[in-house]
Amino acid sequence: MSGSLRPGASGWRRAATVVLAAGWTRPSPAAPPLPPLPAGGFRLLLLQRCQAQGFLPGAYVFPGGVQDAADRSADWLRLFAPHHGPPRFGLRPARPPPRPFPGLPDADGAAATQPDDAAPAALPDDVAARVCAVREAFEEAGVLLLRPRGAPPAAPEPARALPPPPGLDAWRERVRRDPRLFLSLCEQLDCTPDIWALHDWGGWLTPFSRAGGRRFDTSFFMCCLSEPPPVRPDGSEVVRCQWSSPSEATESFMKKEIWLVPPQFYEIRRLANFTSLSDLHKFCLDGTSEGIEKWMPITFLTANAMVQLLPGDELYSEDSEYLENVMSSGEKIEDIMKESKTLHRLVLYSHHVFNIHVTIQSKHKHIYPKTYIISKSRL
Ligand SMILES: Nc1ncnc2c1ncn2[C@@H]1O[C@H](COP(=O)(O)O)[C@@H](OP(=O)(O)O)[C@H]1O
Ligand SMILES: CCC(=O)SCCNC(=O)CCNC(=O)[C@H](O)C(C)(C)COP(=O)(O)O
Ligand SMILES: [Mg+2]
Repeated sequence: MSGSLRPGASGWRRAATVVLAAGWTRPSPAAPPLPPLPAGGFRLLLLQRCQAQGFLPGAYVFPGGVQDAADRSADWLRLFAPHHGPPRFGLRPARPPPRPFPGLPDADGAAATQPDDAAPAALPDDVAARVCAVREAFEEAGVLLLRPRGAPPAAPEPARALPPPPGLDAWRERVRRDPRLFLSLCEQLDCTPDIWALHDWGGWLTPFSRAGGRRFDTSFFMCCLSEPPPVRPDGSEVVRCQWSSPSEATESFMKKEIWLVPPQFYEIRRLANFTSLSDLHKFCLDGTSEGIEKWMPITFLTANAMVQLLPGDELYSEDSEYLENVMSSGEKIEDIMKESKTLHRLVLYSHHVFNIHVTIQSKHKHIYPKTYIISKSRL
């Protein structure tokens, strides 16, 4: 039996998610009818989680989920062979791992998660995480981020999803029930997961909110697609989808049409720095070459707002105490902000009113969002 990487004593689950950014230049059969974008623009795929979900019900997220033992199975080796194999499967050399938050069980914060079946790990962590993200995109959205075996790499062009072959719905149901069957589907299609189209982007560790709460150690990947693939929410875990540019998603969030949680809001604002898909793709190909950052926000409760502090902020403290604790103050956020200069934080006034303050330089040649403050009239 396959098994998700179940939480160990610490409760952490290893997860992976993929931000799909699709070019929107010319009419495409799969593109929903949406207003034109500025030349070269792109839209992101957002999926709404069903209200019955135990974690983030109703939120709009990128496709993703918990890693399964099947995602790192030795069986993938024969599918990737003879063109690709250990140690890097044709990927660039591994980036230095993210700096761990003190007190987390291992370098990437998820040593407590072990495969149920104790199978030997066959794929490197970052390859298994890509397989997981590709499988989740298929399960949740019906998007096949696959590449025919032996096909030359799409880079430097943005990738293309595989057009859905007949009978795919039945396969999706089977894979949802047993993630090991994703490999069988790939075999039948003579494809591999297009791990080369998924670029390291960053990662988020769920902040502490309450004792025993679910915590994810999530790797974020970016995938640039030349055009939007057809998307069909599974209707169970995911009930709706939408393609939105970063500015459309921000507007939609502020109008309360969609609800985003801080990591997704931050990533959408970060992506607002890119004016075209080709800029974003170029950045992915040569931008974040020096390392990956994985952040655990620290929750700071003030008299009138909840703040999510990020590394580099002057109030952020890399102290293991904050793995399972929040900070708090009886002061108003406006008074706290008057005293603060070195900022990397989200200020959450309500479910749909978030500000981002960034005055620090990005690390590893990555890019951070610009400070984003919504007008007082919306508060
Ligand atoms: N129809 C549904 N209603 C509520 N939760 C659902 C669901 N279908 C799937 N899920 C939940 O979605 C999670 C799987 O997400 P993913 O595959 O993206 O990791 C599982 O949560 P648990 O992790 O709590 O079991 C699963 O129970
Ligand atoms: C203030 C409250 C928060 O910020 S909660 C932050 C939640 N986000 C994360 O934990 C990191 C990113 N997580 C995700 O993208 C998804 O929630 C997921 C992929 C971990 C979801 O996994 P699931 O198995 O439930 O689909
Ligand atoms: Mg999911």
